[in-house]
Amino acid sequence: MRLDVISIFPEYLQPLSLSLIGRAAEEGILDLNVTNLRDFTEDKHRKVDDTPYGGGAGMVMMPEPWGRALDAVRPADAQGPKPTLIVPSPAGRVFDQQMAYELAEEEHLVFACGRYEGIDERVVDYARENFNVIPVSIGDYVLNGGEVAVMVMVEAIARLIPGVIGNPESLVEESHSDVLLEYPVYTKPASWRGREVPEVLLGGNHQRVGRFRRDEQIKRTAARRPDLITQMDVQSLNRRDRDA
Ligand SMILES: Nc1ccc2ncsc2c1
Repeated sequence: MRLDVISIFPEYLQPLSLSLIGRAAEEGILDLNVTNLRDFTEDKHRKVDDTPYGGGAGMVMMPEPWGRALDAVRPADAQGPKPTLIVPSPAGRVFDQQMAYELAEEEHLVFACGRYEGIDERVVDYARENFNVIPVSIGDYVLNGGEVAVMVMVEAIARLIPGVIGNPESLVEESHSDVLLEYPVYTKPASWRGREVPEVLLGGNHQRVGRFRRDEQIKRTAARRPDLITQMDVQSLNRRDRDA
């Protein structure tokens, strides 16, 4: 997969060169390119923003640098399938694991990191000529720009690409339990500051361990994320486990 990120703070994306994603890039599994939007300005101040039409506080990102940056990623006369352009935005479709799976299937993802009050809307309209454009939010809170959201999305997407993480088995387990929250985990020592590892995990009975973990998942999800399951689901989940 080719990944392009366009930002006025390319150094913000440096952590992507670390760990699993960095290794995947070194091994050629990922082709990660981070571009500085200011490289597509032509004035000596490398200006990327201006005051908003209609007034209001803050500044808006100018269209022309974005137009040039997007053209550099995919020229207007390029052939072949359109890349997917993700525009991180609080007004976007909320990113979730299903979207991560979908985007992990793409050959070429481009991320346009907005700052200030956002990017001139005509850029999104222009981009639709050469990209499949998806505004995407990572949640309902205030951020200063799209870079942090891109870090979240790139990690969630890249780890699903074959060869990026060492143990693909863990992906299989996640895919079966993506409705329920993860169960609690423990490691040595068995007794720590007066706190014991649940006895069932020490006994080696895999069936009992599996039931314990499932029960913990259901309890946690019901307590912390009731929006993910309904009472009916809990009954069906219990019934399915009993029959397993
Ligand atoms: N403020 C805010 C909230 C969510 C979000 N997702 C991508 S950029 C962004 C910005």
